[in-house]
Amino acid sequence: MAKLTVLDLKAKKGPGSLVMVTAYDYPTARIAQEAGVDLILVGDSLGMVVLGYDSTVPVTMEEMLHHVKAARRGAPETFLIADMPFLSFATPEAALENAGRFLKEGGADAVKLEGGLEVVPVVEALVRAGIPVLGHVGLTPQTASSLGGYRVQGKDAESARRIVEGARALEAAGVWGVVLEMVPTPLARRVTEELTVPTIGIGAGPVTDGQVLVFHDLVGIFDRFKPKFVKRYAEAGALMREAVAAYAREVREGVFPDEAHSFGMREEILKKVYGD
Ligand SMILES: Nc1nc(=O)c2c([nH]1)NC[C@@H]1CN(c3ccc(C(=O)N[C@@H](CCC(=O)O)C(=O)O)cc3)CN21
Ligand SMILES: CC(C)C(=O)C(=O)O
Ligand SMILES: [Mg+2]
Repeated sequence: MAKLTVLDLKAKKGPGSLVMVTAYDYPTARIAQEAGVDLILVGDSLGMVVLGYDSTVPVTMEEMLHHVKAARRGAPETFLIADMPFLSFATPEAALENAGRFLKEGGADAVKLEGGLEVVPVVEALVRAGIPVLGHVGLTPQTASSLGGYRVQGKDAESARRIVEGARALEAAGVWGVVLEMVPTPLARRVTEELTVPTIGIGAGPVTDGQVLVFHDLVGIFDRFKPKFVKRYAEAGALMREAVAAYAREVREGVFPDEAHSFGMREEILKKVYGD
C-alpha cells in the first residue's frame, strides 16, 4: 500500500475512512504498518505509556524526536504524524523550529498539536511554511487540569461551542484533519458533518471519519488506567508475562538453554587451548 498524501487525506470523509494507531518505536511501528493502518501517530502519550510519567506535560522535544526516528525506521511506508509536546508550540517561532525538526530530523510527514482558537496563529504559521498540521480539540491532555481532568468535553453549551468554534477555526487555518478526543457522539457527528476535512475520533463515537487508539491500550499492555473508549483486541500483556515466566522457570529448572539454542566446537581445539 502506497503512503497516503495530504491531498488524499483531506478527501477521506465518512466513517471508517481513516485508521490511525499510535506507535512509539521500531517494533510497534512495524507491526502497525504490517497490519495496514493508514496513519501512525507518535503520540506524546508515550510519556505515560512507555516512559512512565503521570501526564504528558513533562515530555520533551528530545524524547519525542528519539521515538519519532525509531517509529519512522519501523514504518518507512506509512504516513507518520509527530505529536508536538507541551510548550513546543507556545509561539509561532517555537512551533516552526520544533515542527521543522520533526520533519527534517525525524522523517515525520505531519505534526499534530492540541488546541482550538488559541492555536490558530501557530497553525497558520506552520501551514504557510508548508508543514501539514493535524488539529486536536475536545479533551486536550496537555491542559487536562484546566478541563477538570481526563473527562468528556463538550457536555454543556459553552464547552460544546468552544469545540465547534475551535474545529471551524482550525479548518480555516489550513489543517488537513482534526482529532476529536472524548466528546459526546452527537457533537462529534455535527462537527464531522460541517468540516470538509476529516475528523479522527478517540472516544467520540462511530461518527467521525477516522478512529485512533493508543497501541498499548488496544493490544492490552497498558494497565494503569482504562478509559471507557478503549477496546482491548488482545491480552498481549498477559501473553508477554507468561512468556517471561516460562523462560524464568526453564532457566531455574535447567531446561533452557538446550542443545538447539547452544553452540558446539571441535573437541581437539579445546584440548589445544587447555593443553590436555
Ligand atoms: N494509554 C493511554 N491511552 C490514552 O488514550 C491516553 C493516554 N494514555 N495518555 C494521554 C491521554 C490521557 N487520556 C485519558 C486518560 C484517562 C482517561 C480516563 O480515565 N477516563 C475515564 C474517566 C472519565 C471521566 O471521569 O469522565 C473513563 O472512564 O473514560 C481518559 C483519557 C487519553 N490519552
Ligand atoms: C490519543 C492521541 C490522539 C494522542 O494525542 C496521543 O496519543 O498522544
Ligand atoms: Mg497527544
